[in-house]
Amino acid sequence: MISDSASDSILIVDFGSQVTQLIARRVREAGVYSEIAPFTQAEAAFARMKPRGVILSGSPAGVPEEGSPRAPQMLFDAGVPILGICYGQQVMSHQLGGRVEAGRDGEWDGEFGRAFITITENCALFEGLWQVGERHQVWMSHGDKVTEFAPGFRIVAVSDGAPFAVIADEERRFYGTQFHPEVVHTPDGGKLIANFVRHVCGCSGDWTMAAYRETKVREIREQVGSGKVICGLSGGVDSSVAAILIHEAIGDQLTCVFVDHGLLRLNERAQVETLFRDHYNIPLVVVDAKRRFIEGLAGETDPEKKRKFIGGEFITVFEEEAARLGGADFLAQGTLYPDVIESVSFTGGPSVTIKSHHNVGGLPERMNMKLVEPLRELFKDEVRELGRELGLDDRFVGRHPFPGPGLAIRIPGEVTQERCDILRKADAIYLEEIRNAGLYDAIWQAFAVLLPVKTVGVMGDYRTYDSVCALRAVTSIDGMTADIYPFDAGFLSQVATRIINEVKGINRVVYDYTSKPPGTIEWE
Ligand SMILES: Nc1ncnc2c1ncn2[C@@H]1O[C@H](COP(=O)(O)OP(=O)(O)OP(=O)(O)O)[C@@H](O)[C@H]1O
Ligand SMILES: O=c1[nH]c(=O)c2[nH+]cn([C@@H]3O[C@H](COP(=O)(O)O)[C@@H](O)[C@H]3O)c2[nH]1
Ligand SMILES: NC(=O)CC[C@H](N)C(=O)O
Ligand SMILES: [Mg+2]
Repeated sequence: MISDSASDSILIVDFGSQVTQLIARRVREAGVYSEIAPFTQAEAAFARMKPRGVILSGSPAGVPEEGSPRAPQMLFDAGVPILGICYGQQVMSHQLGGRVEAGRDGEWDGEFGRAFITITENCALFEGLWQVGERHQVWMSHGDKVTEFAPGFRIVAVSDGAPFAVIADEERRFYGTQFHPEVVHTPDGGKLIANFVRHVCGCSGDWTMAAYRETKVREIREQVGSGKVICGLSGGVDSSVAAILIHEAIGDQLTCVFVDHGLLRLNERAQVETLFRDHYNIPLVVVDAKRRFIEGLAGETDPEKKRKFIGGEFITVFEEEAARLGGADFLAQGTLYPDVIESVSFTGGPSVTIKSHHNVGGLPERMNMKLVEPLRELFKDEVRELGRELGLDDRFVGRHPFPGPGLAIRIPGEVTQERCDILRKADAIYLEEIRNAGLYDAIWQAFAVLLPVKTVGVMGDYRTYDSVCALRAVTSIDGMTADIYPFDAGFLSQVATRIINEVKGINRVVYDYTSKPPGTIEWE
């Protein structure tokens, strides 16, 4: 039973999944406070927090691999409910006496992406949500699977690739899902997690975005004191929300700096300048750094090296501007959680680096200024909600994200002035067509990519030998998982025709049909 001294909170044990923070946010959405602890520190965190329940995350590791992470055994004896997700389910099964096997070539290679489960029995996790016999869409990402469950458990849902899609031990209130309920491509996943934290664990909870705003304003004041702050402003949603939040906290101790690195989209600099200057009373400095970025990228083809160079160069520019303004103690950025998790391991935890986002993993170690990153735990749509809470104009809040390294990571291979100019034109045509078709708001992010591949074509009876352009459009809620946008063929062929006719240097257009995972949204 729940002890009286338990706090209204949930402990999330991180085994290094890319989506552990999504678990935290689903718990937040259920109005409940949670903390994430790497598995190595979970025992201490449990003792400190006295949570009402525990969630075990996924992991890039495999239970059958030697030296792979384990949950502190005491968690299974603590008397609180446990939900194991993917690796969490596998490790719990293994530690409690079940069996987990790695994928075997040919026999079964795992399930990645959309899958369907069938509910075979009732359990507390499904209450008011799923009934026996129903089929539900879920998101899977596993190569290993449980092949024998531990004593006390029974199977309550199955899928084609994972006969143990959901297992339950109602007596101990232990549950395991092979799929990821925390990602949006499991449509009922949020409700399932809410069921676990509210119904199974008994948490009530009262977390809101207005409370978050107040807490952050107070924290920014405490951190900055009377210091000076410069904020990297891109005109994107994240840095605009960060700037306004910081301005609310410290007023004219803040100056914003917009860097034109020559990797921006068509007319972007002018748009950002006008939109921001017309709307806000915050000083804005625009830096023309086109030459140094293009020159510095010359000859580089490795995606991580390109990203690291851009991250470093951004900081150099910020430091120079800070000096010009008479010094600054803090650099503010609109860094979000997805930037953090793909770049580094959470709190020194066990996740792997997928790519170095320029504002996190790309940062040089020698930086003079301290970082102010009030959005570091949030996801994109939470930032949009906070933006609305702060009264931000819809034209900022609804913009598609644009990555800091800009066109450089949409030109696989070497970035040159000429290739940037070609891509800018193709991208502008694609987005113009999307807007004209009224599809902009239905798509999470859309852009063109210029491939380092030339193909043969025929135009006006002449042979052409030019570059391939790939079009990408995805739907997503938070950028952590994404699905392709299903344009109709007529739309795509219209865009292809326009690009090939209007952009010199491109003679072939293809559409990218890859979801995330297994792909990422950007190509580098
Ligand atoms: N051109 C730029 N000039 C100054 N700072 C930038 C620039 N591009 C990116 N940054 C900084 O890097 C951070 C991360 O970039 P990111 O693209 O993730 O966020 P954003 O541009 O604010 O929002 P969005 O994701 O909607 O594009 C920004 O919040 C901003 O602080
Ligand atoms: O500011 C940024 N700096 C970066 O280095 C960076 N890399 C990717 N992105 C954006 O993050 C989201 C997820 O992208 P990926 O699936 O490619 O990792 C998508 O919205 C990407 O556009 C970046 N944003
Ligand atoms: N997403 C996960 O937790 C994956 C767990 C494990 N690495 C597997 O492939 O099955
Ligand atoms: Mg951006």
